[in-house]
This record gives sequence, structure tokens and C-alpha cells, in this order.
Amino acid sequence: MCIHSFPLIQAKLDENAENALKVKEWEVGMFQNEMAVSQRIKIRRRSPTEPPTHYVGPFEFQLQNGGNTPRNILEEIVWNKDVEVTKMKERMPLSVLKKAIENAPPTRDFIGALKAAHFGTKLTGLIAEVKKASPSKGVLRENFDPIAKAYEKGGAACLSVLTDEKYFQGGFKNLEAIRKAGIQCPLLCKEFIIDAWQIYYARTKGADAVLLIAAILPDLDIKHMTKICKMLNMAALVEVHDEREMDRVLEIEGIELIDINNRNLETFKVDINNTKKLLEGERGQVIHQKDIIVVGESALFTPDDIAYVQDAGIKAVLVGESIVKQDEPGKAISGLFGKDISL
Ligand SMILES: O=P(O)(O)OC[C@@H](O)[C@@H](O)c1c[nH]c2ccccc12
Repeated sequence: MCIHSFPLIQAKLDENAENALKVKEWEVGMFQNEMAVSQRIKIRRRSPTEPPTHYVGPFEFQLQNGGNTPRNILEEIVWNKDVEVTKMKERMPLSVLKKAIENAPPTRDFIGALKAAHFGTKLTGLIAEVKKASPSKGVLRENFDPIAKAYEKGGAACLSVLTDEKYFQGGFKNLEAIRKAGIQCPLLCKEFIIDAWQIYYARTKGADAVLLIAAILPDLDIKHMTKICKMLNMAALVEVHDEREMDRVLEIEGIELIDINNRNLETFKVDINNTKKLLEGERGQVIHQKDIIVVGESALFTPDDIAYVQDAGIKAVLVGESIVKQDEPGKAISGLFGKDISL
């Protein structure tokens, strides 16, 4: 007589298997936190929960609670993203995404577009950002039609499209709509990537590049995700904010594109000098030797700001607020650069 004839025993076996899986998932989470701490990443990947009720592992893990409220807005966004992506993965398994990618139109060359723009105008290439709102500034612009076309007409080499809905009122529907509206320039999916699944998902929605944030992702994740981007013919824009993050990213093989964020994503404080600071001295030499393109982003409002970061060695800028807020984005771009940059 087989085991299935004893439903109570089978139910107990199923419960044990489920508990074992919960324990394993919790331990993996703890090890992820340990790896992040070892790289001085302050953002915790997910809310530190109590060990599973049946946990019998090392005692020191049971002391890891450390408070389960986010320490800043970035950590809150990441914890929310963890829940959001888990639900999306259940609805849309990776196998379905991979199948969809087989029939997707080819990607556009994000890095090539930035190089061509810089070569054409000798100015920094522009990545114009489609951003409705932000946690620090609230709603910046009510409607987007047809801001993407105006950006492209005004000389943007690429577009950055916020896809986070809860904190930036963005969405993948915007990315798809811009792609379907016939925009030719490459699109960056501006998202809080915490799981490689999101890269495949962005590819199915028309993205040519994704953002990888060093303040969130350990080195191994950045390396692994950069390889996935290459495999999908996408660009990986790796965001850094301070010397420590820059030094970490410069040690990772295969990095082609780094963006220096003048905004601290934990405090939203901005300092344009951050760009110059991270490009000086040996760091600047390593970047040049590795032929890495560096993008300057955040708090860029005037031709002097553009000239300042360009003199510091920036080859492209990513700009949102100072152009997205204006009635005529095309004119806003000319105002930002002090000249018409449409080729
Ligand atoms: O609106 P600004 O100050 O021009 O900044 C644009 C962009 O740099 C900013 O939106 C940004 C930088 N890094 C991010 C990461 C996630 C969301 C948004 C961002």
C-alpha cells in the first residue's frame, strides 16, 4: 500500500517540505544581507523578518532582526519592489518572457547613440527623462503626450523612462507607448532592478538599456546582470553616488557605462560637485583606460551646469526635472545647452 493511501502522513510530509523551503529562503536572505554588509551597502534587500517558526539554524541569525521599518526612502522603495516583483514573477514566469523575447524587435544601440551624439555636437549626449513625479518633488508634469517626440526632435540621443508606478507615477505602459509611437532613439528603463527577471521583462516592453544601482546591488549581482544585458543586446547603466560605489564598480569586469548621480537617493540631497569629485585623479584615469562612458545625472539646469560636468569628463547627461516641467521640452533642451543640439 503506497504512502498516498495515508493522507494525514502525506499532509505532514508536504508541511515539512514547505517549512524546509521557508527556512532555506530565509537563510538565503540572511546571506544576501551579509554579502551586502561586507560591501558596505546600507540598503537592506528586504524587511528583516523573524526566523521561520521551525528555524533551528545558527543562533546568531536569530538576532538579525534589527528593526523592520525602512531606514530611508530608497530602502522603502526596494522593499516595496521586492514584493511587487515577486507577484509579477508569479503572473509572468521567466520562461514566458524568454519566449516573448524570441519574437521581440531587435534592440537599439544605447551606447552607440550616446557616442554618435557626442561626436556630432562635441557636447555631452542627452538622455532626456520621461518622469511624471518623484518622492522629492511631487508631480512634475501631468501628461506626456507627445513629450517623447518633442525630446527626440529637440536633440535627445536617448530617452530614460521611469517605470516605477508607486513612487514616480511611471509605468511600463509608458515605455511600450513610446516605443509604439515610432520613437527611434534608444530607451532606458529607469527602474529599481533587484532581480534579473526584471531585465527580461524590460526587454519584452521595448527597453534597450536598464539601470543597475550600486547602492542596492552587490558586485556579484551587478556582474551577473551586466552579462544578462549583454546576452539580450541591452546596455547596463550602472549608477554610483560616492567614491566607494565608484571604486566597487570599476573593479567589476564588463562595465561600459557608469552614471554619477548628483542626488543621494537616500536623502535626495543634490551636489553637482559630486560628478567632478568622482572623475578626478586615478579614478578618471581608470575610466579612460577602460573606455567607460560616464553619464552625469540629476540637478542639471543651466548651460553652466552642462559645461561644468563636461569639463569634468562627462560624455552624456541624464536630465529630468529641468526639461520635463517645461511646456515646450524642445525649447527647454536648447535652453539647457545654450544652443540647438538637434542634429
Ligand atoms: O530630475 P533630475 O534632477 O534631472 O534627475 C533625473 C534622474 O537623474 C533622477 O530621476 C534619478 C537618478 N537616479 C534615479 C534612480 C531611480 C529613479 C530616478 C533617478
